[in-house]
Amino acid sequence: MGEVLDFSGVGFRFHGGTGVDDLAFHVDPGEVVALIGLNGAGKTTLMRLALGMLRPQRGRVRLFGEPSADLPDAAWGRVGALVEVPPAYPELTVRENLRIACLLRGGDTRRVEEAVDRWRLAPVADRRFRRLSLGDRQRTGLAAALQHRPRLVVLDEPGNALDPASVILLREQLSRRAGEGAAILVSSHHLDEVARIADRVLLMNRGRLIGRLDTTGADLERAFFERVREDDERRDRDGEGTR
Ligand SMILES: Nc1ncnc2c1ncn2[C@@H]1O[C@H](COP(=O)(O)OP(=O)(O)OP(=O)(O)O)[C@@H](O)[C@H]1O
Repeated sequence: MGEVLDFSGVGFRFHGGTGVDDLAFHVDPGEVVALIGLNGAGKTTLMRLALGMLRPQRGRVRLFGEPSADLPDAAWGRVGALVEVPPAYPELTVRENLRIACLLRGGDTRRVEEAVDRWRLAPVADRRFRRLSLGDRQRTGLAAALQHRPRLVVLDEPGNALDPASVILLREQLSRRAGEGAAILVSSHHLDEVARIADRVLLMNRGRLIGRLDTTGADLERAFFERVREDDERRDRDGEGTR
């Protein structure tokens, strides 16, 4: 099977002029691709385009080899995502929320108890979502995104609000999904963490993908800032003033 997620020439502009341009990349089965960039670089916008939450104004997004606009509902069940806040019913418990998330994606609800254990949610499983700590909410959102064993995983800053033990858990779970053949796209601000989990790291700046970051070097932060600065300087020279 070819690419699970494929962008070619994708552009989207919000009113006011910001947005993303000319995005081209792909994620293959079994691969973890990380997206890094400064605040406002366009990472979340790219993910929303990948998930059909925004429609590209230019170019095309393909999932599982099909244009995303034509993807049948059942195929969306093969996707697991967490972008922005975890979607949940605040008055329902963790367990109830996981069950609903599983059913909505056509998953096997026997997986819910497995997810509760796997994400160490047992102590809060019968607590209402609105009463959870931020980290417990995030782990519930991650469990909901991954429990149905999606073939494509899209996570926007999944390490948000997680304690160090949960960060390790996240890393293990992503490696496991990738090992089982899922294609994984994550955004992050933590360069060291990204270097550990990603097969490829894509750099994003001012709405564009500007290349890959070599994660084998010693000073990742420095390499990152240099690449961003070079891109800024080049674009300012070329008179790309919009962002
Ligand atoms: N709904 C919207 N309407 C107008 N502009 C928007 C909207 N959503 C995002 N933008 C703008 O698009 C640009 C990219 O935002 P985006 O959220 O994709 O960045 P990001 O890389 O995910 O940032 P962060 O690291 O802060 O999460 C920003 O300039 C942002 O202000």
